Amino acid sequence: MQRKEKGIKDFVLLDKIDENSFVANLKTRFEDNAIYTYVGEVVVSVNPYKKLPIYGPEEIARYRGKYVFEPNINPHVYALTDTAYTAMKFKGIDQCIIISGESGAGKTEASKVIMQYIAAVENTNHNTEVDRVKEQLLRTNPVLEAFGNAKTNRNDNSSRFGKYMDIQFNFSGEPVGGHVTTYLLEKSRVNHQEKGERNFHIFYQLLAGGPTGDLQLQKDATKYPYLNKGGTVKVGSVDDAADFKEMKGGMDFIGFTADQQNNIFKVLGAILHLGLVEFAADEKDGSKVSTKPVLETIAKILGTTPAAIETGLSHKTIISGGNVISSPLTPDKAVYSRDALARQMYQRLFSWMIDRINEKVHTPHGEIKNVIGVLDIYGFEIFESNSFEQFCINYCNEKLQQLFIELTLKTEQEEYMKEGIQWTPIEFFNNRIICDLIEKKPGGIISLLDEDCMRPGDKSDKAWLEKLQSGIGAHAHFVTKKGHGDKTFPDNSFKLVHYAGDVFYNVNGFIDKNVDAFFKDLAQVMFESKNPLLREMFPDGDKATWKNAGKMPPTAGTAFKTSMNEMIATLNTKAPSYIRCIKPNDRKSAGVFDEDRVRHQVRYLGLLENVRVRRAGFCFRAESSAPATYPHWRGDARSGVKAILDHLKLDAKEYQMGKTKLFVKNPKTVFTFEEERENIIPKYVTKIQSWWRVIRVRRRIREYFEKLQQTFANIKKDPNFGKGTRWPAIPHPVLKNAESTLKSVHANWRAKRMVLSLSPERQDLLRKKCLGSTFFTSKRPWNLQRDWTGNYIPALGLAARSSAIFRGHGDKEVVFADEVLKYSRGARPDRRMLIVGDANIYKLDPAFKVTPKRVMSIKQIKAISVSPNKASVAVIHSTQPGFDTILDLGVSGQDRLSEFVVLTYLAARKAGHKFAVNVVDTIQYNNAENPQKPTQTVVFQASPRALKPGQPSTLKKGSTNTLFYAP
Ligand SMILES: Nc1ncnc2c1ncn2[C@@H]1O[C@H](COP(=O)(O)OP(=O)(O)OP(=O)(O)O)[C@@H](O)[C@H]1O
Repeated sequence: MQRKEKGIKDFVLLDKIDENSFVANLKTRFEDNAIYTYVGEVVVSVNPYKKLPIYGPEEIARYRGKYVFEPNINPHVYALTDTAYTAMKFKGIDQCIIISGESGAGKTEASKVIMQYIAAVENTNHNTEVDRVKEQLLRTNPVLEAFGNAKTNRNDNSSRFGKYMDIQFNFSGEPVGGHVTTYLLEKSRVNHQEKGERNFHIFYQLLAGGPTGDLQLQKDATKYPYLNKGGTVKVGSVDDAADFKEMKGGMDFIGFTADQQNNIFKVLGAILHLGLVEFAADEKDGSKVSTKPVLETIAKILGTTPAAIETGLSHKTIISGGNVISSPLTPDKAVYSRDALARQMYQRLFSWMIDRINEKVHTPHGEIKNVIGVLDIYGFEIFESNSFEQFCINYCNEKLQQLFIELTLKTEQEEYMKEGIQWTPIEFFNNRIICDLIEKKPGGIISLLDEDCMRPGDKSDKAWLEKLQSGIGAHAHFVTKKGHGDKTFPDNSFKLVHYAGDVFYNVNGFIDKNVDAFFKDLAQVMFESKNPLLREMFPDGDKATWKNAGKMPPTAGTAFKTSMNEMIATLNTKAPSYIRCIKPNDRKSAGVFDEDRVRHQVRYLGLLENVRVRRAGFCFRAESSAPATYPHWRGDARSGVKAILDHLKLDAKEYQMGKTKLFVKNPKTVFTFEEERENIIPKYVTKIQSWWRVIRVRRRIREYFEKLQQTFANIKKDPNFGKGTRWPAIPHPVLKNAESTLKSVHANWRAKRMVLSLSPERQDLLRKKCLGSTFFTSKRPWNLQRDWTGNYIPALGLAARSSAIFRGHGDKEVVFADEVLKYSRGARPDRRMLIVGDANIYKLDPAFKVTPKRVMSIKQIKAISVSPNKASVAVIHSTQPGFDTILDLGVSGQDRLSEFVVLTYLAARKAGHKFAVNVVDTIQYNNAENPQKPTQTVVFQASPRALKPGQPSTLKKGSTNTLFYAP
């Protein structure tokens, strides 16, 4: 059971829909550590700036397969992910989860929570590949963050690139791959950081924990101009060395080889050294490097020559009409070219790494059934000084807001119109107008920028600003000083009135950043280096490609615009879910809820409008919850709805019937409605779950039997009749009994087949041995393997002699005959020939006198007792008092005792008589031929003296007789 959170879990249920109530509910919940709240299916998340105990396997289990609105379950990103996952798995619809909010609001953290949930998806088929992919997906994070995130003034771990990740699933709903698309890396950070900010994490990690010796780097980050522009090289709680280790572990797991990693570190090291390169004017109009040792270090690390780099940095080479034109650069311009090289190296390294990650986490296409995309892209940001990057980032956020409007506010309201519901449209600000202002072609800001960049002759940011003023100065969302700006309006700037707030953009650098010029000679130096990674990163440095260099590549602005439109198109093909992140304060502090800051975000995110529109559509989800209709209703839909309304005794003013849907006005009504449904649903959920379980088990049972059938399909042809065949594992414990029954059925069948495959004689023998088994197995040692001959005295001419005896007593055949020892009353062993006929037992003396020594009718055998050890002695108990006989059947050294007992038993049975066969330690007998004499007792002992194999037992008389046998 989860704890009960304070406040209202879904804003749709708020009594009063206004900003104050909305913010108050957020605050109540925030102070109760309840950071997630719904607006219908949208999750609003407030950054707690502290670790909360609401994540991890136990929490994940709570949300697995649950209905989002089930009672007693608190709102969570897990719930949203589960809903998306379930829809993906069972309806086969691609999903996307769009996470938005300003910088530091918690988007990246939310995306990690989603990944956690997905990585916990059950691997039902125990596919090791699935486990590997899950781990890879998780392990890409520290790598991406190290290279793509940095400390900004808004967020200590700010994503400086946009990330869209498709998680790919197979038919069983298991993650089998992933694909990352990145958008505009803020590469200017490689050379420059604002005060209080840092370069990308990876540089500081490399110095703290990487192979600095090999790269001739010092551990102190303040020594590197590229790392120290913001005056901050350390972030409070961050342990760069530990982060390096985690990042490297990620690289290892994803599959970056040691060589690849070394080359990556070399590129990073070279960038840091590049920052130390300085220039002086040379004798002509050009420049030369004044820090030669640094140049040598770079050349060494990158596998090139100092001269090549120097020439590359101090010259500008362009291709015009197929001609290569090279001209020297002044020291100022050379610095620019140095920084451009550093940026290019970093950006291309980043892209190269993303490509490798995609290669490694890729699944062959055929196995992918659906995807869940997660979009975690830089949030709306306003800095003191905002440049081209902020312009792009904020434009991206406008596009996402537009998508949100399209998918939620607009579409839903259009639905009411379509349904013919009387509806007062809810006002919301549609930011389409701002998107147009930026991206329209011709005439939009990007288009005007491109025009200036392309035009021949000198270009200046200021001239472009003028152009903007004259072109779009009248636009309601565009302001310049010259336009309606006042005195405080900063110079060289324009202001955009974004949906999320006003932002002043300083035009300095827009043209350069948009053209993103990179001179061919530098690309060539990189391409021709000995480092294979650089060769891959700079294919445009291959001179062979210069001749037919086609048209100019698109500008950075246009390329970004294109990538944004592609991104929106991708998202549009999927069913979206939203996480709207809110930043509670600007101090990155836990427990501080700055109401004004929050109110501002609630406003620009359009959350209130979202609630209003949702509320009207709320009952979409409550289609059928009256006892009469839930879960079965056999009438038509409209009268079913009527039945529900009657059950609720709803006032006619409270609702409207649409063409296909019901619209309820007051959320209070809906709430009771909802509450009732909440009570009904768990019951049916349980029921459905148990049905489902039964169906699933049945399906698995069927599969098991199919497998079984396949396994034993050719069993009859198997010489062993399936003896060594492996049985398929049972899929569920309910099959345990069935399995053991089946196994014994199989064993019986097999035994029968084995028997039937034998000759009639062998079958007969087997049957006899089976009987022996019931007498002796696990009671005394006996030799099952022996052949049973029955008559062991054939050479004695018995046939002739015995026929006379037989005829005299009515026997027709010899059942068993062997030489034995018979113990006399005085315990003397006498040799005798024992003959068991089908009616009588005879004891002849060894000379085979015709007269039998003794005759006993088989029907007189009361029992035969044998010992539980190796003694080969049997006591035949007679029904005639005093006539018990002690025989040792071990003369031959073979175990003929068992044979004797079984054959005699069968002969008796044939004659219609039954006797007992006892296996006991102590045998009572009477052989005194005088019924008055007391019964005697014999016990068995292993002989203390060595007896030769086959040497018979000896009987020692005493108060209790003792029989010594060869152990
Ligand atoms: N759910 C959470 N639990 C605990 N801390 C959080 C949570 N969400 C965010 N934070 C904290 O806030 C910081 C900023 O969050 P995050 O990096 O996710 O912001 P963001 O919206 O992705 O920002 P940006 O747009 O700058 O990348 C995190 O580093 C973390 O310290």
